[in-house]
Amino acid sequence: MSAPHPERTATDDDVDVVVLGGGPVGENLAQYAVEGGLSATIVEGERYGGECSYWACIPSKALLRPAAVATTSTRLHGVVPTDVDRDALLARRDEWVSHYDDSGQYEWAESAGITALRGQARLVGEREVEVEGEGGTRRLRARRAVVIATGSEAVVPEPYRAAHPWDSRDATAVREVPDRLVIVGGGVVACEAATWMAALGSHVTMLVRGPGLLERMEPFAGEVVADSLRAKGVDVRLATEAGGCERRDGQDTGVGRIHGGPVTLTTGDGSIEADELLVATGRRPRLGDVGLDAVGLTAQDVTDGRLPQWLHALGDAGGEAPLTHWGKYRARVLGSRLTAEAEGRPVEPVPDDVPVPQAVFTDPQVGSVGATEQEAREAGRDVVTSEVAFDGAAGGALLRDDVAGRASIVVDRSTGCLLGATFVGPEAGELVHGATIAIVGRTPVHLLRHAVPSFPTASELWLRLLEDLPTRLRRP
Ligand SMILES: Cc1cc2nc3c(=O)[nH]c(=O)nc-3n(C[C@H](O)[C@H](O)[C@H](O)COP(=O)(O)OP(=O)(O)OC[C@H]3O[C@@H](n4cnc5c(N)ncnc54)[C@H](O)[C@@H]3O)c2cc1C
Ligand SMILES: NC(=O)c1ccc[n+]([C@@H]2O[C@H](COP(=O)([O-])OP(=O)(O)OC[C@H]3O[C@@H](n4cnc5c(N)ncnc54)[C@H](O)[C@@H]3O)[C@@H](O)[C@H]2O)c1
Repeated sequence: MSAPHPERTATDDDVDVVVLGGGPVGENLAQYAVEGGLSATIVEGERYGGECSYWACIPSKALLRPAAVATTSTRLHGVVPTDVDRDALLARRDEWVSHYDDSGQYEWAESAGITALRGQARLVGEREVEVEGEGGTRRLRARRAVVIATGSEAVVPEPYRAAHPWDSRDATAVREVPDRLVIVGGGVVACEAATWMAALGSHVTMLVRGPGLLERMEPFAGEVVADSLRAKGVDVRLATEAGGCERRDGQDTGVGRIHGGPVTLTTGDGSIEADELLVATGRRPRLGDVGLDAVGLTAQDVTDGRLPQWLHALGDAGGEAPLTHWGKYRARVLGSRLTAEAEGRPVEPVPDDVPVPQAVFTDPQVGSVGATEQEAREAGRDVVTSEVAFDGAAGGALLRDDVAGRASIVVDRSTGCLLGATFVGPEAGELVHGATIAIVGRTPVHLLRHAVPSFPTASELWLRLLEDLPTRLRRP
């Protein structure tokens, strides 16, 4: 028998899988492990459900949906135009975040057979995790795997830090609506937050350093969203950076509250004063306090995937696409692998090049999957593209009287298979899954022509897209 570890005490726990972080990804991984017959413990330092449930996906979409319905009501003959009710909208958000009470999610984890602990977790050695919780310090030992699923944190660049600006937590948890709001950034958080803050009554100015919004998507996506934000009164300033940022009495007054006196930002065109500043300039994996150094690793090792066989990093912490559904997919794959290994079964193969889908809940929505035309060309693919107006199908045009938007597909010329697709228009997020299935199934476009969309749905855009391709590709 081997000698006991000198630092281990009577409170030690041995478990198959230890998960750091009880966000959607950590919860999913633990659920798959337990369903596969393994024991799993999650350690969560704040709230079960993670950023997604309380400060990101759920509150943002709870705020955006009524705003989208209200806008649609003003652009659809036959209904009485309506507007959002600010207090009712914030109350809806509060309901969707369960008033920031995670007991439902905690109870779900326990009912799923997961051991749910509360506390800060950090690696202290190979397979060893220390938990600082209410009951003191506890040490867990993982027989099979330790999984880091600690999420990500907002990056606030230096010039803005001293001003105590809002980050995405403040924007999703908004309690005091600033009359004048400046948003720095032109990515997904900036575009979605501009949409709901304008709906709540803020006068929004966006300072976007690049030439367009949503820079990782097809350029027409950012163009349509910029036009629509401008039509809502948002001042979208492209190719504009703030050189200076001053604020009187900037302080932490609480999440979602206005953090002090007016903020003044200096740009090449002069200065702008606002009542609040939202910095939405990206996120980085939250790895600072997980004890990587205790096992001789750095954050860069995590990003590069240089981890020992017993250690995994998933979700936003792993550095892949920071999207809930993507992290959960990776969790399902890893959960299946861990259980197969435990049972001595072959590990199920995972297809190469699984494409990442994304829905952006602006007005109109953007749905995309796989490669943009530029990404495909940069990867050396010979591609052919097809692009049509969203109202090119009666089902798309019927959704709203002022339908703006487009749809495009990127097709590999040699195989005839889809590499990517983008839809911008009302409810466009719902159109993406067909493209995802076509890419994963490697279905050539000549076969897609036999997938018949119903009339009159927006899915008939597929007919227009396929008809617009060269005839040669449309034949078997
Ligand atoms: C405003 C906003 C809107 C978004 N909207 C969408 C959307 O509509 N769709 C979408 O797919 N994605 C969206 N995202 C991205 C999405 O929120 C993340 O991809 C998702 O939350 C990642 O899940 P996760 O489990 O990896 O991390 P998280 O949800 O961040 O959970 C990580 C958990 O780990 C805990 N933790 C951290 N360190 C420790 C530690 N040392 N010990 C114990 N616990 C720890 C944290 O408290 C947290 O609960 C949005 C992001 C933002 C900012
Ligand atoms: N609906 C959704 O799926 C959804 C919604 C919100 C967030 N998210 C996820 O959250 C992640 C983070 O979103 P985000 O919008 O914060 O990041 P992002 O990377 O999408 O966009 C960051 C923006 O800030 C700009 N920027 C970066 N550094 C800057 C600087 N120093 N000064 C000025 N501008 C600067 C970039 O040019 C870009 O416009 C996204 O990648 C996305 O995956 C998803």
